[in-house]
Amino acid sequence: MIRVGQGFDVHQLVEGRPCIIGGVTIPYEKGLLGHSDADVLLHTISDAVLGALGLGDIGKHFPDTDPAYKDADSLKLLQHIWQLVKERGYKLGNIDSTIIAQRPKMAPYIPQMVEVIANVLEAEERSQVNVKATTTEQLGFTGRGEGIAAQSVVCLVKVML
Ligand SMILES: Nc1ccn([C@@H]2O[C@H](COP(=O)(O)O)[C@@H](O)[C@H]2O)c(=O)n1
Ligand SMILES: C[C@@]1(CO)OP(=O)(O)OP(=O)(O)OC[C@H]1O
Repeated sequence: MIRVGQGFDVHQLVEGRPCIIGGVTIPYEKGLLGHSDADVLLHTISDAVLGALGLGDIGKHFPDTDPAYKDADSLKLLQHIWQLVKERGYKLGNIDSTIIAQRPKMAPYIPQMVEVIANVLEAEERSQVNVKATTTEQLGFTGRGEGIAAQSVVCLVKVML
């Protein structure tokens, strides 16, 4: 049995914040604003996984009104969500994500992101985790560099015992 889920998220780019995407800190003049570390890519993966399980979304599990999650490490939030997957007897089929950003250039950091995500989601092969990036050709809020968006689709597979 398989379950699929998708996630979409946006965070504003501001000065004075680190730019953490896919668990990787990217050197850039601005960073993402949020209650947590605002890791837009990991948030979409979290939402996709929760969606696949029919468990709502990241804000339901880690409310942005709870001081416990102020500047929270999104990798830890995803680790917690992955436990829910394992408890329900699922493993990763594959995940495909897209980061939508005019800048910074993501390509040099994507292999590191894949490594981080593959470790948390306990991927058996690197090809189960795919991360892409695209600009919006300078159009819209991403094109103007006001924010970064991301989206992810995940497939979970029931473990056969
Ligand atoms: N922030 C980004 C955006 C894009 N890339 C890479 O550049 C390629 C071309 O982007 P287009 O928007 O013109 O399609 C894209 O395929 C990515 O490989 C990137 O590294 N960082
Ligand atoms: C991750 C959480 C944690 O409080 O905060 P934010 O960084 O604001 O991120 P968002 O994508 O709005 O999801 C909501 C929250 O769960």
